[in-house]
Amino acid sequence: ASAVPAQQRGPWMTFLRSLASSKGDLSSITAPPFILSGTSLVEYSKFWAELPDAFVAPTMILDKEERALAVLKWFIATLKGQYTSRNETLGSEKKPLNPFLGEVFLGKWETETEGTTILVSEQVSHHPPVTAYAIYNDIYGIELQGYNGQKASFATTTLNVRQVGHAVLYIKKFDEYYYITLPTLHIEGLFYGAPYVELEQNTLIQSSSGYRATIEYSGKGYFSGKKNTFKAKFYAGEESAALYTISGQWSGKSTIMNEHTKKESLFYDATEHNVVPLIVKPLDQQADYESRRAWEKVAAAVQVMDYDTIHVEKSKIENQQRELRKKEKELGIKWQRRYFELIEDEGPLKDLAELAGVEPDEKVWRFDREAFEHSTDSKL
Ligand SMILES: CCC(=O)OC[C@H](C)CC[C@H]1O[C@H]2C[C@H]3[C@@H]4CC=C5C[C@@H](O)CC[C@]5(C)[C@H]4CC[C@]3(C)[C@H]2[C@@H]1C
Repeated sequence: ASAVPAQQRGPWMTFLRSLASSKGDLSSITAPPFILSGTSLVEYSKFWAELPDAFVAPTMILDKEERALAVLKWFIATLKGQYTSRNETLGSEKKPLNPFLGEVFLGKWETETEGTTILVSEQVSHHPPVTAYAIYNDIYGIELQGYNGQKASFATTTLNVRQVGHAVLYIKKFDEYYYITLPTLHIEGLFYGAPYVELEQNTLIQSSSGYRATIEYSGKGYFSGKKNTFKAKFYAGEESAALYTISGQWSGKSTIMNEHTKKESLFYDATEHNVVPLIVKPLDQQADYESRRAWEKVAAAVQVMDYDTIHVEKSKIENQQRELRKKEKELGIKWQRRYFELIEDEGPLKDLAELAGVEPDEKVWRFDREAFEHSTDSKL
């Protein structure tokens, strides 16, 4: 437990023991203060589109095979931000704040070439925690919608996290959908107090155009002994022979092999790609249910490691939420989600999931764009 501050070695060991007996709901575990982040989990939806150029690239490719490859490249490009950005900025993986029901995170990316890309993220469920999000760029006609929750289990000193939910990318110009499953991850380095994410098992990307990709993840000691390793196979329709094989590190370089010509070339280099910062309104212009405003005092206390204030301010928010739930129960009213609704999935999603050989979700969280655009929140 070398990375654990001396005076927190005791609490850290207690924490690891509590992890071992946890029931899988990460949010119910109180972690020692030094591992806390001042960022709420509802913000993590931004990692899907911090590279607006990669996000819109597929819309400009007319050949559907090339376009499907560009979607695979965008997906691979998101992984570094999704799963290693806290290590880069905070020194290790941290425990995000547990979003309250109805917590909203809004932002936009403004870039020269891509124009405006909007992010709407909402905590649509608290028990179990589920975040729904929509990211869209109307100039290029592309929209990502998805939702995710986590199921955790603890084995020796590794925390295993299975993600529940999926993402769907829609490209308007071609009326084309991509169904994307979410990677399974585990947290290593916990014992040393320097946790980091490693991906495992696989992701499936199924396009309505028939193309599909399977990405298999592995960490140190598997394919190449390097961390963050993956091997992707890209297929046309029912074909069993891959057209391309892409392999390497999702946090570094990867190459693509054309299985026909056996020619290999660079596919993507994550170290070459700088993320575009998300523009978020100043706190005084945010509604009180917006994430950074709601958690402002906690985030400030985390910044200066003021553990007492973290506890006091977090408890205020948690008690306020408990009161709300109690009142709703007494009045027999259900919490109204702002920008997402849980609907029976009848659309293309079901067919895509079946095409992908994945059990479609009974109900899916769908972005209510009307509601968002008619709200003052859309003045980003
Ligand atoms: C409660 C256990 C605890 O506090 O242990 C402390 C350690 C920091 C390890 C547990 C936390 O590790 C964090 C990593 C988080 C995931 C990172 C990236 C993503 C991708 C994003 O698209 C969706 C959310 C997801 C899966 C995060 C979910 C929450 C994770 C596992 C945090 C753990 C509580």
